[in-house]
Amino acid sequence: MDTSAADTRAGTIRIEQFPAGLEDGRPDARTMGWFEAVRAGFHDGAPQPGHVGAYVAAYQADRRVLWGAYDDGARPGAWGPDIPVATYGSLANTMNVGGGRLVPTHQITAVTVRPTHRRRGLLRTMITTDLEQAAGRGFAVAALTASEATIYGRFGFGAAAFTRRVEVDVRERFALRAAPFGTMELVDPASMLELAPRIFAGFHGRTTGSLDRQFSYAQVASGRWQSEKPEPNPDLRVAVHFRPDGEPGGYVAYKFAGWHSEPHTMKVVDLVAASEASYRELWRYLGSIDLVQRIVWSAAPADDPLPWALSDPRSYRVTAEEDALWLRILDPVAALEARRFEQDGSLAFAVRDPLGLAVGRFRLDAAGGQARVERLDASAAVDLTLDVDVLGSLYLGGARGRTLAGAGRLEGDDAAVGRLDRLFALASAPYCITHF
Ligand SMILES: CC(=O)SCCNC(=O)CCNC(=O)[C@H](O)C(C)(C)COP(=O)(O)OP(=O)(O)OC[C@H]1O[C@@H](n2cnc3c(N)ncnc32)[C@H](O)[C@@H]1OP(=O)(O)O
Repeated sequence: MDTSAADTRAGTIRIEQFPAGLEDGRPDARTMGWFEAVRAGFHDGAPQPGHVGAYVAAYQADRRVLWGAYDDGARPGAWGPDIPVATYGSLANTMNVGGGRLVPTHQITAVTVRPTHRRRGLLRTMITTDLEQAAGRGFAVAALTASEATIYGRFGFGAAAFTRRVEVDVRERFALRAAPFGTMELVDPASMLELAPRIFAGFHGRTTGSLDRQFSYAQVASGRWQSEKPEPNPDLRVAVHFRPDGEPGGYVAYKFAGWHSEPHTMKVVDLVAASEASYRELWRYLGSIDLVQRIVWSAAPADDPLPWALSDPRSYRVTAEEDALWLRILDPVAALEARRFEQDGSLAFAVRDPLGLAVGRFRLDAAGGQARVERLDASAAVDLTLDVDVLGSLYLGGARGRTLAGAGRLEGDDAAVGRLDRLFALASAPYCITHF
């Protein structure tokens, strides 16, 4: 167990890192306290021990590290000594960084600070310690999904992949232009325990920006768990697309919003396709469900082919765009050499980093899909200068250099920005359907 201390105005705060644990088959006090604090941080009710027991098994499978910050100087009567005043968590999974290349990625989650202890540097202490440790362990990239867009830029994270909330009108005018492919089956949700990870592996391998999924996803797709709690979800239906060769190519888990919904609405809980053809067939299926007038989904791709597949593209409506994935480059050399480059070319650039982890000048030479990145000395001439959060946004091609230069976030002449955009472009926009 690692411990470190941070002095705050409220006294000495003790920070501990630990795995989720059980004692005599029940969540241990420290784990229970951690869940209490996280749920309070996100305005949820108190956790039930049975639920936490299920999450402990999941967190152990995910190999999550939990952090708790404890205020030993709290006044008598302050909320339980086992309940941290700040929480934090981390895990690691692979991320597809283009061309099916999977890179181990450090993920950050469950960040909360009690209102009585906010804005005293607790998040800063935990995240700077964690990022330094992750870099020390050889991670080139860190990732998170953010509750607010104003928090993590200062720590070097940039919005890197985006999703859409969409509504599709599936009344009589719903039709797809492409010919049908394979078959759909409504399946027993329990079969998803085996099928969901298998289908997701196909999606993960073909989708830039995809992060491998944690334990809970197959539980939710199988109806064993609800999204919000580890209790059965009897209202869940699951349909699977089978390719002509009999292989499962995609699934959609969905739930009726109820007869009071107006128009009658089906909500997509999870939709995963291992190919574009399976993606179309999942939608053909959703559009064919009788008595339903609208499908809503909160995780459609930013460059969704669906409106182009529909006979009436206007039956597709984007209701929100979301920054689904934030990336933090910890090691520019390793991160850039890991990703695929579809264009050949060269670029010299300087990276500023408020935490000092990725700071420096670099030269990137890409040829045949592979980059070689060399660290330059501090006086070397460069084409571009950027902050490390901007590098995170550019990393998978989710934001364009031209746009960021227009926003005043990137310094360099037009020719260099054009070169950057040609070099960093990937075949499709990054897309992440893993929340953590
Ligand atoms: C990956 C995830 O888990 S995302 C979920 C994040 N958590 C939440 O949204 C839950 C509710 N919010 C909270 O619990 C807290 O407000 C937190 C965790 C966001 C911030 O924790 P704090 O300990 O107050 O942050 P800390 O004091 O370390 O602040 C560091 C810096 O970030 C700034 N900051 C912190 N939170 C915010 C915010 N929500 N918006 C804008 N700036 C912020 C601070 O002003 C400070 O800036 P400075 O260094 O320039 O002075």
